[in-house]
Formats: sequence, C-alpha cells, structure tokens
Amino acid sequence: MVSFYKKICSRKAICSKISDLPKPVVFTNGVFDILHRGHVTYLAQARALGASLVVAVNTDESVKRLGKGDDRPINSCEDRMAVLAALESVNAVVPFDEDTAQAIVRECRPDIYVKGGDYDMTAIPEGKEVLAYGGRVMAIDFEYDRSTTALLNKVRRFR
Ligand SMILES: Nc1ncnc2c1ncn2[C@@H]1O[C@H](COP(=O)(O)OP(=O)(O)OP(=O)(O)O)[C@@H](O)[C@H]1O
Ligand SMILES: O=P(O)(O)O[C@@H]1O[C@H]([C@H](O)CO)[C@@H](O)[C@H](O)[C@@H]1O
Repeated sequence: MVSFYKKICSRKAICSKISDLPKPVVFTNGVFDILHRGHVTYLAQARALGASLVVAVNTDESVKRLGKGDDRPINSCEDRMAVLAALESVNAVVPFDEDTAQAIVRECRPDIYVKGGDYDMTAIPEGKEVLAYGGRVMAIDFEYDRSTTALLNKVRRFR
C-alpha cells in the first residue's frame, strides 16, 4: 500500500487520530470533486494556520443531497479522499455522510475550523459549533478564481 493511504481514517477512528496529531489541529470539510489550484492553495494556507490539517469529505450520498447536479460527484468519495491524502498539506482525511460537518466537529473538537471565503463562518453550523466550545474559526480568501463547476462547464462546451 502506498504510504499516503494511511492518512485515510474511518469516522469511528478520527477523533482518536486527531488527539494524536500535532496541535493546533486545523479542520475543514468539503466535496473537493475535481481538485484545482484554488483547492490546493486553500489547503496549504489552512495547514499553515496550525500544526496539522484534517479534511472531512462528503460521501457520495451526501454530495447528491447538496444539489450540485445530477452527475455529481464526478469522482467517488474513495477517489476524492485518496487525492486529498496525497497532498503534503493534509495529515488526515475522513468521510462524513451528514448534510453538514457539524456532528463530526462536535465529536472531535478541532482547535481551528476553516472554510473558504465563500462562507460566513458565524452563520454555518460547523462555525457556530466550534465557537460554542471556544475554538477558533477562520475564512480563507479566494486567491484564484477556480471551481469544479467552472471546469466542468468548460469541458462540456467542448463535447
Ligand atoms: N478557488 C478557491 N479558492 C479558495 N478556496 C476554495 C476555492 N474553491 C473552493 N474553495 C474551498 O474549498 C472547499 C471545497 O470547495 P468545493 O469542493 O465546493 O469547491 P468548488 O470548486 O467551488 O466546487 P463546486 O464548483 O462543485 O461547488 C470549500 O471550503 C471552499 O470554500
Ligand atoms: O465543498 P463545499 O460545497 O464547500 O462543502 C460543503 O460545505 C458545507 C459548509 O461547511 C457549510 O455548512 C457543508 O455543510 C457541506 O456538507 C459540504 O461539506
């Protein structure tokens, strides 16, 4: 097995894994369907806010409920997690099946919770949860105007 696969953790094991990671632990979540420059820059910046970075990834069923499109996700949760685990910035990856990452955040209580600048950190359930237990929340501004949806639209124009 390639060594980065060890970063992929089950939901059951993630809190214990987080307790063993160097502190402060930064946590984020998302779909990360087709990884692009915006994502990898964002993840590197998130990691730099602490000593380790954990990424919770929406399961395929959970992505379907987000309404990004009938054909989404393009890449399976297993594949999306493997690509994220291969990144130097990422220390652990875990799937989650709920509509939001509020429950997993409540269970694991990371030190710092981050999302991209497209989210209002005090309005989203995960942000409220972290603030309630005294953790820090941070939004990272978009440095590159990229998105999976824009990439897919570009590909579709060439079909
Ligand atoms: N260009 C970008 N710059 C910085 N952060 C980003 C960028 N695009 C997405 N993010 C962040 O990465 C995380 C995962 O985002 P997501 O998978 O929704 O990306 P996306 O490319 O916008 O996808 P989609 O087009 O399917 O909505 C989110 O926290 C989001 O805020
Ligand atoms: O990749 P996305 O669409 O940014 O990921 C979603 O983020 C939501 C956000 O944390 C606000 O609650 C989350 O609820 C959703 O499950 C996706 O992870």
